[in-house]
Parts: sequence; C-alpha cells; structure tokens
Amino acid sequence: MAQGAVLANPRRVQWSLGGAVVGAASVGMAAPRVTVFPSARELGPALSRFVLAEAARAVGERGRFAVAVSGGSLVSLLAAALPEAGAREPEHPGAEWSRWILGFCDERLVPFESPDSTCGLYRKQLLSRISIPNNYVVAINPTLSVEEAADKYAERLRELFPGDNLPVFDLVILGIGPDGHTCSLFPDHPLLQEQIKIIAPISDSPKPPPKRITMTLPLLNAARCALFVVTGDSKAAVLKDILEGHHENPLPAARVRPVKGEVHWLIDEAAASKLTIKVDRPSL
Ligand SMILES: O=C(O)[C@H](O)[C@@H](O)[C@H](O)[C@H](O)COP(=O)(O)O
Repeated sequence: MAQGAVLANPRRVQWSLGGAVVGAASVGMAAPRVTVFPSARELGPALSRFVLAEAARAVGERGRFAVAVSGGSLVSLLAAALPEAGAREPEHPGAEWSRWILGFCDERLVPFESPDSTCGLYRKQLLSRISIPNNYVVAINPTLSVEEAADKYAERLRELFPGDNLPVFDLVILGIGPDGHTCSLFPDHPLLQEQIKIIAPISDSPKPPPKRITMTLPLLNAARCALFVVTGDSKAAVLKDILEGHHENPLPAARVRPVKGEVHWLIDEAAASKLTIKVDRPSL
C-alpha cells in the first residue's frame, strides 16, 4: 500500500499530507475530487505527496510507475517539490526513480535547448535531480516533421506498454489554459474527435509554438488516474465552466474522464474563487 495512503476500504484510498487527508477517491468512479490549497506554496508539497502515493501504489501493484506530465507552470511546481520529497523520504516506495517511466502529455516541436521545449525544461529543472533512467524518459525527436514525431512517439509508447491495446498510464498530470484546453487539445479543434491515434500532431496550436504533438482523449481516458493542477485567478472562470458547466460541446479539459480511472484536481484558492461545488480544504 502506498505510504501516506490510508485504505479506508477496498474502494476508497485517501492521501494524507502529514496526517491531514488531502483527498480521497472512490476507485472506479469518475466523479472528480477537488482539493483547494491557499496558494501554490501549499499545493506543491501536496502535489508531490499525491504523485509519490500514486507511484508507490503502481510500483507495489505492477513493479513500475508510468506517469505523463504537461508543460507550462507544472514544470516548476513539480521541480520545486518532488526532488525534495524524495530526498526527505528516500525509502518512500514511490521515490524509486528507476521504476519510473516519464512521458509527456504533449510536447512542442522545438529543439530541446529551446525555452519552449517541455522536455528541455524538465531535464533542466527536474531530471537533473531525480534519476529516471534516460531510456524511460520518452522524449520526441524534434528533428522530424510533426507528423513523423507523433507517429514515432506513439510507436515508442506501444513498445513500453506491450500487450496494452491502449497504453495505460498510472497517472497523467494536466494543466488547463484559460480557454479550457489541456495538453494540446484546444476548444472546437478536430483533434477532439480523434478516436484512433493515441498521439496526434497539431500544426495550428493557438498557444505558441504552433507545432506540437499531443496525447489524444482515448489515451488520456485510458489512464488509471488523471490529475489536474490549476493555479491563479486567470483560470477561475474556465474552471467553473469545466467543473460546473453542462455543455453539449464540453471544453477539452472537461472531456478527460478516465473510463476506469479517477479524476483529481489540486487547485489554489485563486483558481477556486468562482466554484460553488463541494471541495476539500485540508487543514494544513
Ligand atoms: O505545454 C503546454 O503548453 C501544456 O501542456 C499546456 O496544456 C499547459 O498545461 C496549459 O497551457 C496550462 O499552462 P499553465 O499552467 O502554464 O497556465
């Protein structure tokens, strides 16, 4: 059982942050669990506890932890908290980095040296401090065309998930844009209808740079757990729409509903400011 996780019953797992339960989920239910923190400062340690608990559960059950991460502000949030948590608890079963497979929920088609490269940023800020084996960091080949890069990425994932019809990540960690995009899946984009590809190219991303590859909804919704991390008042309106709106044409982030998995939201008070639904506020 993942350290820090208290199994209330076979269908519920609770995550603790120094004794305070920061979230709970009924395994198999898609109902999102929303946990609100005063600011990113308090959210960071809870994020690393959550990730390490998921990692411990995966390693305990399957001997490895397959996680996919997004770009943007998530990079610095993870880099600030994860290495420190791992150093604080080197025996934590989730901190056995050699058991990790790290993929990217999306990636920009730029050289790794570019400040726009998500993998480049993770290499600099996180992977220089936690030693995931290089061949288990699934990076794109940015020298290919965006179509080829997407195909090659999908091929590599299928190699790493032999026997899975769809690669099943233990955890996908997502952000949202003010327009409700997640990964590089944008509102009203044809990619939202993609049902065959697991990784798709996009050349007209409204968020620069324009050329990217992205996980598609079938792949995201095959995950065991989807975790959204959202901070800042610029996300408050769209977050209300995603969590409380009932649309014929849901925003991309609202379409992430893992078929057999959980959805969690770790957000700060600024992003939560327009919500009326029930949320958890851990006593820190
Ligand atoms: O590489 C990217 O651009 C992302 O994967 C993207 O989907 C990001 O998660 C959101 O745009 C939120 O970004 P912020 O958290 O920086 O607002």
